[in-house]
Amino acid sequence: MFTLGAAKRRLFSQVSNIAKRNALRDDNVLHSAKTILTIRPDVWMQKSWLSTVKALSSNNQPIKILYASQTGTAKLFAHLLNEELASKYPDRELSISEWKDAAPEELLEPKKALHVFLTSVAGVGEPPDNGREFYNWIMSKSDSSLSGLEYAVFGLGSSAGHAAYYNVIGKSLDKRLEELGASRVLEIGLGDDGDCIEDDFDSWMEGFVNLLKEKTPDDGESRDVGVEDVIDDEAGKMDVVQQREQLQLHQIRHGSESSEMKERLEEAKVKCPGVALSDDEMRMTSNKFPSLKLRPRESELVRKHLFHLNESPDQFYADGTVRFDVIGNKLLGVDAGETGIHELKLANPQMTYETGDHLVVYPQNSQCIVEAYLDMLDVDRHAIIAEDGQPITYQYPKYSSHMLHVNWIDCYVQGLTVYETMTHCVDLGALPSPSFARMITGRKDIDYKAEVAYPRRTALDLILQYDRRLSLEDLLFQVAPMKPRYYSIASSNIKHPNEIRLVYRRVKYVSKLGMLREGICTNYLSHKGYLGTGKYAHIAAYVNTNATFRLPKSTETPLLFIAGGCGVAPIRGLVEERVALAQSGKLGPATLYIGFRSPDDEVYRQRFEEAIHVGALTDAHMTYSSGSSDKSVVSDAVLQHGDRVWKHFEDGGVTFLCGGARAFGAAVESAFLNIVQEHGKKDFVAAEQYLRTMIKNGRLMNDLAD
Ligand SMILES: Cc1cc2nc3c(=O)[nH]c(=O)nc-3n(C[C@H](O)[C@H](O)[C@H](O)COP(=O)(O)O)c2cc1C
Repeated sequence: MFTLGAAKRRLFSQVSNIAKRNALRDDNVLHSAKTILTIRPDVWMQKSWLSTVKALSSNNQPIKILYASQTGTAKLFAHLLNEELASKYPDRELSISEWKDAAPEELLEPKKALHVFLTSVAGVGEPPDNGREFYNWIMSKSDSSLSGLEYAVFGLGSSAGHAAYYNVIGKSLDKRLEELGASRVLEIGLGDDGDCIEDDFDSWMEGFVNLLKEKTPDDGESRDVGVEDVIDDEAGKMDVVQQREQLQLHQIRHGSESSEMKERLEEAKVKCPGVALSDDEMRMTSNKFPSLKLRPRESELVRKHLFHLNESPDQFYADGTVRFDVIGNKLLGVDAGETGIHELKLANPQMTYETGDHLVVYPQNSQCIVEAYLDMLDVDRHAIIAEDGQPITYQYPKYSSHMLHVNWIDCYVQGLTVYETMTHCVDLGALPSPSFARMITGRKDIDYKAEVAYPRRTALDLILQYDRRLSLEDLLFQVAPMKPRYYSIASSNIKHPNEIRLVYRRVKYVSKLGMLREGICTNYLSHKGYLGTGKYAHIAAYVNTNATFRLPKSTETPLLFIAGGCGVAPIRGLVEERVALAQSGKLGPATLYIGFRSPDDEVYRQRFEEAIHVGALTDAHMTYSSGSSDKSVVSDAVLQHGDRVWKHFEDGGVTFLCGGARAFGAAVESAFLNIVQEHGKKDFVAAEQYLRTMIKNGRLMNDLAD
């Protein structure tokens, strides 16, 4: 992604900024430029650069990056875009905000700004919570008052998990803005979290950056005078990453007039005490990020537990996050083994929820992964990332002094130790972004999907494979921030008003590279046991309202529950609610189809039998995908009972579909399509429309996970 044009623009923007800041006349601009270009006398000696300074000063259309994000991906991408633009177009006025940061009309001011929208989809085709107000406002607007406003949209969604609502928010926003008279400057980008969303974003961002390049006046004359031409000549056949790092070294080595430059080189040499600093090692310290200010340690004790909730910086946790006591955690199923289905019991007397809601859990990286990263960082794990960093230009880190500076966006909380930050704030199990992978490997030609995404290589894998070292800054700012994880609540608030049950399967497998992999959150939860009388382990989590996933108001409406694997969780909650309701009134029919891997894995059979006994369920069909003589899967069972399912649809019944989206959800949806075609005598398009209408009317509800 890096082009050396950025270096030129950085240099010239310094000139124009100085001029603008000081309201200088042209001859003063000339003087300032001369001063700055002294560090590159070879450039200064070249011809007419003043016109470029002027041209760059005159094109300063502000860029507003506006994001709406439920679990942090759109936010991360927004910040990555901001950084990329800041480094490539330092003369541009850039801002970044959430859609909820201002009144909707204000978000679109000033009109002359280029507005870049990033939004994910949450719920069932819903905007993220922090984007709802703006989204509803713009969708209900009906004039053409946005004429002249330039915009671009990047949408985030998941085709695997939510095919029917894939990226609907980004797509409809993009269309709406055009209808309101705004001008699209770039085709909408669609990030697919079901495939390789980092790659999608990287390509779109590259397109956006190139577009700006075209929009920035850069006449033939100005092309003659940049740093890039000089560096291009020198860099010759080097690849882009090498060229970029060479540029840093180049700047240091040519700074013979500047004592500051010399000092930086010396600082770089003490970066890793006792280790001779080679060019290769220096290459691993990008100058993309501001350096962190570290305060000396306060205690010998590494704080390994929840740093929440009374003393930790608020901004880390979403509103409504509470500390839950873990009052139980057990493996269900007789011989299911460590990756079998577990049930977690949580309690908090202040918390409220409704049956069908989600619990959003803040996980922690496992200690051994944190240790592995710390081992190659040469940084004091007890040092505290300070609160009061001031923006400064980049310096090579001086880890030994603990006096580094920070100028960072709100992704990382400050006031935590390095160890805590590594444990709570960065997702050490996440794939490195394409640009980070390129930086670590030093290869711009890396085939991201084949070499990183599909074999699931982490940043640590690449660092070890390429024998690299990283700075703390590169690690914290390039690795994705830790995302809280969504779990369907598996209990009824009528039965357990202050308690929540979660059902999870521990993710643990061997990758294609032969490496043991563990899901961060399920692994974290599996270690949370009941500690003994009165002593509880804790987790931090909040309840996320899932208003479109509820039992119908009338208890007599016929119900069809279809669940596979961990889809048993929300179904368990709904059935528990029906059992509670059975005591106070007449219930309509309710059929359950549920699939497990094997009879060993089967959980809640007794619970469902009791539900049948009290009239909360009419009948229950269990299927197994392996380990049984009857290897039928849920979708086959549904298809076999197509006539009954069709009758249920036509009788106005409500259907709940819960489980894995890719295989299970897709197979059942296809079974539904077949049933509607066969029993409803409809063609494929009409059958699809029939199901869409059911979804729209709240008669087919999904809780499918990616
Ligand atoms: C509860 C939930 C509901 C979702 N619903 C949709 C959906 O309806 N359509 C879609 O395309 N993606 C859907 N997604 C996928 C997200 O939009 C996708 O993972 C995105 O990258 C998340 O970005 P964020 O972290 O910025 O919110 C859903 C994800 C979750 C967790």
